[in-house]
Amino acid sequence: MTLQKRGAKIMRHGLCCCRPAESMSGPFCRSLCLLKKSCKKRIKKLKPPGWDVLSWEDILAQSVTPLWRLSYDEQLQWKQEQQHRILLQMTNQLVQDSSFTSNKGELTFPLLPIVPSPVRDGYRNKSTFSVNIGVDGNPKTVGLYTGTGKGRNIVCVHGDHLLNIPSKHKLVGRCYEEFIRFSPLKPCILFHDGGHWREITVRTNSAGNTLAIVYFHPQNLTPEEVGVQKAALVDYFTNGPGTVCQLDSLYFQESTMTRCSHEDSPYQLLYGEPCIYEEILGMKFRISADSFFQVNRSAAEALYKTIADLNKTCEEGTLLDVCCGTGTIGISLSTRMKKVIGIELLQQAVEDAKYNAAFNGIQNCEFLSGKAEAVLPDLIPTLCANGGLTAIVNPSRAGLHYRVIRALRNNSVIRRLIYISCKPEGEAMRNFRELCRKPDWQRKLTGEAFMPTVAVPVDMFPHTPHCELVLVFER
Ligand SMILES: C[S@@+](CC[C@H](N)C(=O)[O-])C[C@H]1O[C@@H](n2cnc3c(N)ncnc32)[C@H](O)[C@@H]1O
Repeated sequence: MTLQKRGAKIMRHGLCCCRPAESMSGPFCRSLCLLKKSCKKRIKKLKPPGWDVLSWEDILAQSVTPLWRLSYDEQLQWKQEQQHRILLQMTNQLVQDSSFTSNKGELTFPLLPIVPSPVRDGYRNKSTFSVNIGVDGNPKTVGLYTGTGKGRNIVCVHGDHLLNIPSKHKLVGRCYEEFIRFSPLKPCILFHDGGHWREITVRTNSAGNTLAIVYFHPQNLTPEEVGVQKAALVDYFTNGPGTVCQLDSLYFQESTMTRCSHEDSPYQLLYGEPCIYEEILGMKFRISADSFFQVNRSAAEALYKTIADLNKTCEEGTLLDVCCGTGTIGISLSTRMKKVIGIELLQQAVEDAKYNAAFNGIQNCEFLSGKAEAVLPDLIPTLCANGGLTAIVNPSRAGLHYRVIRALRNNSVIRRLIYISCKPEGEAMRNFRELCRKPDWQRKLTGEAFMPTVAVPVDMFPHTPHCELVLVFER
C-alpha cells in the first residue's frame, strides 16, 4: 500500500483499532481497562446541559470552530459586526477619558470592510494536540479538549472533523496516539500525578514540509532512560507505521512546565532538518521550532498587504516593528523604508529574523532581542528621526506592557502607530485607552494623545469567532 493510501485509511478508520490497547497483555493494560471503564461512566455525565443530544465531535466543533455551519459570507458579516461592536465599546471608553467626542452609537473613524481569508479550510500551518482522557475513557487520547480544568470536565476528542486543521496535522496526531498507546510509559495528564507523554505540535509549510515537536515530562527518568524513548520515537516515525507522516523534522522537548521556551529547555532535534521555510509576498522566511508564525499563510499575506497600504504615507522613514516574531512585517515593508528595527522577546525568533533579512538580501533591518518594555524606553531616544518614525505593534493576547505604551506615546516624533491585535476586546483595549487618554502626569503619559483614524479587520481564522484587527492611531 502506498504511503498516501495508508494515510487515507488511517484517517478513515483511525489507528487505535488496528491493535487496541486492551488486546495487549500485562498489568499496565489491565489497569488501563479498569481506568477506561470508570472514566467512561464519568465522561458520559460531562456533556454540557442541553448538549446531551450532540456527539462529542459536535461539541468540539462547536467550541473550536463555532461558525462552521455558516456560509463564509455569513461568517464575514458576523465578524464585521462583532468588530464594529468592539470598536464602539472602545470609542465609548475613549470618550470617557480623552477629549474627543462621539455621537452615541457611532464610530469616530471609518471601519473598512473585512478582508477575507483566501483559504477557508485546512488553513492552519500549526496545530497542537493534547493528551488526555478520551470519549471512551482512554487516557492516551491525542486530540483537542472540550471543557476546562477548573470545571473538571475536560474530555479529549479527536479533531479529524475540524475544518480549520489540515489532514496532514490530523494524521500526525493519530500516529502519535498510536505510538503512545504502545508505549509502557504513562501519559502526563496532571503534572503532580506523574506520567510522561504530553502534547505534540505539528507545523507545515505550503511546500508540504512537516515538522513535529513531542513534549515529554522526564519525571525521575535518567537521561539514558529518556534516550530510549527518543530512539523509539525516531524508529516509529522513520521505520515504523509513522513513516506515513513523512516528517521532515522531529523535535523533542523535555518540559516540566506547561510552556517552556527553547531557552528554558532546549528543543532537541531528533532527526531531519532544523527548520522549515515559508514564502510570503515573494520573500522567504525561516521558521524555527518555537518561533511564532502567522497560522494562516495566505491570510498573513493579505494582512501584510493591508498594513503596507496603511503605512504608505510613512514610507522612507524608520519603522519600529514591536513584537516582531521572525521579522515578517518589518522585512516585507523594508524595501519601502529607510530603516527597520524589530524587537522580539524570543531569542530563537530574533535569530530567524536576522537570518531572514540576510537570506532575502535585505540590509536595512536590525533585530533586537528582549522584552519590548526593557528595550524600547532606552532605544527610542537614541533613534535618528530623519524621515519620520512609525511604530507597528503586534503583541500577543496579553497586549503591550505599560512601559512600552509610555515610551511610544512620550516620543513626539512618532505620529502614527499601527496596532495589530487578534483580541482587541481583551488586554489590547487597555493599551488603546493608554494611547488616547488626555496627558496624565501621574501616569507619566506626558505626550500628546493619539486618536484612532481607521480600522481594518482581516479574517485570519475562518470558522472561528477570531479575527485580526488592524487599527491606525495618529496624532
Ligand atoms: C502575535 S506575535 C506577532 C509576530 C509577528 N509580528 C508576525 O506577524 O509574525 C507576537 C510576538 O510577540 C512576542 N512577544 C511577546 N511578549 C513580548 C514582549 N514582552 N516583548 C517583545 N516581544 C514579545 C512573541 O514572542 C511573538 O513572537
